[in-house]
Amino acid sequence: MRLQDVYALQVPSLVKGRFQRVTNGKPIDIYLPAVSVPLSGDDCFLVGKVAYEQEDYYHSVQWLEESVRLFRGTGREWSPENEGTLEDALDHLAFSHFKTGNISSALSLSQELLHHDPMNGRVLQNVEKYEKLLVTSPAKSVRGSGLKRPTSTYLRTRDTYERLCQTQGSQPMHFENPRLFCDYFTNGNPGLLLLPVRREVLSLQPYVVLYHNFINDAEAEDIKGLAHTGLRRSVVATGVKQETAEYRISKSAWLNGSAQSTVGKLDQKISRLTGLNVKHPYGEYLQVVNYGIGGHYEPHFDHATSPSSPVYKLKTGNRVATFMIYLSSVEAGGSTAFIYANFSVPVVEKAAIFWWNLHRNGQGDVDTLHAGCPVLIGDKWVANKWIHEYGQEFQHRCSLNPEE
Ligand SMILES: O=C(O)CCC(=O)C(=O)O
Ligand SMILES: [Fe+2]
Repeated sequence: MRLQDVYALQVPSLVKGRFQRVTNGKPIDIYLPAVSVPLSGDDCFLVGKVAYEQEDYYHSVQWLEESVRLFRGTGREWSPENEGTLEDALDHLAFSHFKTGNISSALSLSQELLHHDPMNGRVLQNVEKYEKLLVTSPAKSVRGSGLKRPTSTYLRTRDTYERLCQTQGSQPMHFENPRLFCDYFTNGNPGLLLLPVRREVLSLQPYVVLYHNFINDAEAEDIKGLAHTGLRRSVVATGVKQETAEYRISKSAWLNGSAQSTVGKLDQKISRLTGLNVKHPYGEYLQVVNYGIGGHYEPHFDHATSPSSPVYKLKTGNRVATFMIYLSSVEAGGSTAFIYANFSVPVVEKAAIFWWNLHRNGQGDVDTLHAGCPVLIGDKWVANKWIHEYGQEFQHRCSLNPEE
């Protein structure tokens, strides 16, 4: 349902195993799978029932409509793998219609259900109730403006977030901002002289850059392998505590490697490239994150926005910068979206993205609000290195100017 909403996917298309969005009245494929796997009436029933149980009738109506249509079409043969039946689907769909104000559909579906189960007292009562309602307030019997999306997951930035996710990478072009550029970058470090890094400046305010081919295949595999047994459901900071949250769905593990290990070598590479001190506790341990289908991280800041945040536990100040490595590719979805800065970065396997979270005066830069879009198809892996304020006194100049 999250994927349906964020990518504006059409349920009837999903049921056919296709990923389509309606643009100018025409369905367009946003991703072409190698094989299209259609969904069964029972598959749709299961999704619809989850929505129904959450009293989310916007989604339950759409999924149960497909379920009823498919169950009707299968000649009512029952398969032992099925959880639901045509009767179940009719029952749940009728009630969902009733709850969304579509009484006439609730009535006709209940009548269809009675046809299969004529002695069902509850449905008989409902039919009576719906008939009465239709007589007493016929105007309310059909839903006026169609189904409305629930606002329970309301985000102030939802529309921008979804637009940036849907484009799966939308960056300003050089002609839109001639100050953006690509180059071979050494950061003046002799260690990078013979093999400079391909740098792509994505944004100047906030400063966001992509370093291509930061990691090689063997290193990426090593990091994923090391993280594997330590992966647990990711948490977020809520006040002083760390808790799981619907707005961050992924698994993560912290890696603390010796200087000789791949983790240690990556630390050195990050240090050479950024010129920053990333040794613990000036840099946090490497956080490896894995997102499955539907996994996401809704708009957030990486830096602490309250003095009680667990970010300060290291006693090395706030998170001045983020260095995030894309350890895998992803088939569809999963871009990193910068909401206020209005651009998104597609997952570029082996590349790393870097940005400053704080202004030079130490205050959080609100323009860094960012998100990990839901993974539509694939398995997304990233690794985060968060760099703190302390330990950088001689590498990153402070300033009282709030503009810097
Ligand atoms: O997965 C992404 O693209 C972003 C992840 C992120 O922002 C985070 O882990 O803090
Ligand atoms: Fe983040």
